Amino acid sequence: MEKIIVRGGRQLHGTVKVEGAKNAVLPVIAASIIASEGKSIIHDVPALADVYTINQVLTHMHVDVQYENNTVTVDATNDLLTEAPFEYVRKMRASVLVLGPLLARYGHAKVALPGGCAIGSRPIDLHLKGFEAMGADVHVGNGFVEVTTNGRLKGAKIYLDMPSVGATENIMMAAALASGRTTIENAAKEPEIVDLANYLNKMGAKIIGAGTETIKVDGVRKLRGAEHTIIPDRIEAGTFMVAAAITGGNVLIEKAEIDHLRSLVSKMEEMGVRFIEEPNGLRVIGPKKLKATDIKTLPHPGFPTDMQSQMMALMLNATGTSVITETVFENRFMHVEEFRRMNAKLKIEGRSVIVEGPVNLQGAEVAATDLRAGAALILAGLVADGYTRVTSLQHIDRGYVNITDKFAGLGADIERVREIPVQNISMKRVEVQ
Ligand SMILES: CC(=O)N[C@H]1[C@@H](OP(=O)(O)OP(=O)(O)OC[C@H]2O[C@@H](n3ccc(=O)[nH]c3=O)[C@H](O)[C@@H]2O)O[C@H](CO)[C@@H](O)[C@@H]1O
Ligand SMILES: C=C(OP(=O)(O)O)C(=O)O
Repeated sequence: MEKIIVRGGRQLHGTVKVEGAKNAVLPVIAASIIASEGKSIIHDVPALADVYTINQVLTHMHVDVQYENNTVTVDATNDLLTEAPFEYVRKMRASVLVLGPLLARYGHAKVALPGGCAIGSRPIDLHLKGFEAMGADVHVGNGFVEVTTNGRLKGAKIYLDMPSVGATENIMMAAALASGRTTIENAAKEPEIVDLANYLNKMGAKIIGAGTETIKVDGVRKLRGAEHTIIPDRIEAGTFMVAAAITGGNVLIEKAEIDHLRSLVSKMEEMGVRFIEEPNGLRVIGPKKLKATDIKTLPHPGFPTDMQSQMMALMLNATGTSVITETVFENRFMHVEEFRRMNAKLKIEGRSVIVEGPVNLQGAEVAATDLRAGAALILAGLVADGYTRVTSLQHIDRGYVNITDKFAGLGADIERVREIPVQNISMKRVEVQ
């Protein structure tokens, strides 16, 4: 079994570079299959497990995908298969993002239903309502969702009950080839939505308003491949911001995009952390003593749910009572039990967690319950007494490239090891005797 072992007590110093954003690259690679002409060349693609999964989904559909030196080249001009089986969707929910592009280009798409996951039930009803509003038939059965349309989709006015990131992306992609105008109201405003719209527009789409709550898409007949560079990962940047702060260190986070990080920066400033904007990134200086604060996760530009568990680690080291309220996902507190194993004082009250700090965190064996929880446990390990052993690394590998090396480069005492299971060790002893 692989583990990340951290020994707490080192201040972090130096420079770390942020990768391209996972949550931007997945929809962009999915969107590349709309192009019936030309190749797409996508730069700054991080070497993440999720990127390999989306590339496998495309390869399964007969798309020609090449991945070398952080660049993905996609040629989708073949006749494509319009199905994505459970094998892929099970590994990564974002596989559902091929629905919109396939429906738009072929009038058909069939994808395994994603089901729930550790952070919540995560339905896709809003994606499907959007497709239906554009004239598609939706059929759910035998663990699959199948969407079909006779001829082109028709532009429609679509109001999202909540600003879902995935639904906004899927509908925007489907609308790109629909006849007439589609208006998405109460659309998600995340920077990753803007990145996807920019890429689609380079492909020949006509999208305005991405990044605001109303997106207008005027459908075109055809899209062609385009060259695009993925935006920096604001959640990876945020994770290193917390690492600098929690250890009282001084770290330059190269390529961190301050405009994408306002809510996090403002909360960390309240806690006493200092930020300096530099030409190539953001410098983060941790204080001697952190102050408690409260956060409530919300759709962008509110506080990102993907930074909630890392902030919990920071609050455990702050003086006073902090309150975290999670409004985006109904079950994103699985890491609370793991933090408790490290001596954390945490109380769950409905959708809030009350954090009493500062505590003397103690190293323990803990499991990453999702990718951000895994990162948060490493952050706690950076300041805990003794050794913290983090398991279930497959979650962390979905969203972080070389996290161990990056922390080690900043001076952390951390390594990734493959441990021989206990039963194998005792069998070996028996053999020797
Ligand atoms: C690959 C990717 O980009 N993942 C991000 C994306 O996930 P994802 O796109 O899945 O998140 P959504 O914005 O769609 O989900 C937000 C909330 O809406 C609910 N919902 C969503 C769709 C739907 O049809 N019906 C419905 O009820 C979800 O259950 C959740 O409670 O945005 C989340 C919220 O910022 C982030 O945490 C994820 O990291
Ligand atoms: C929840 C996340 O991702 P996904 O939607 O891919 O599960 C995340 O990036 O924190």
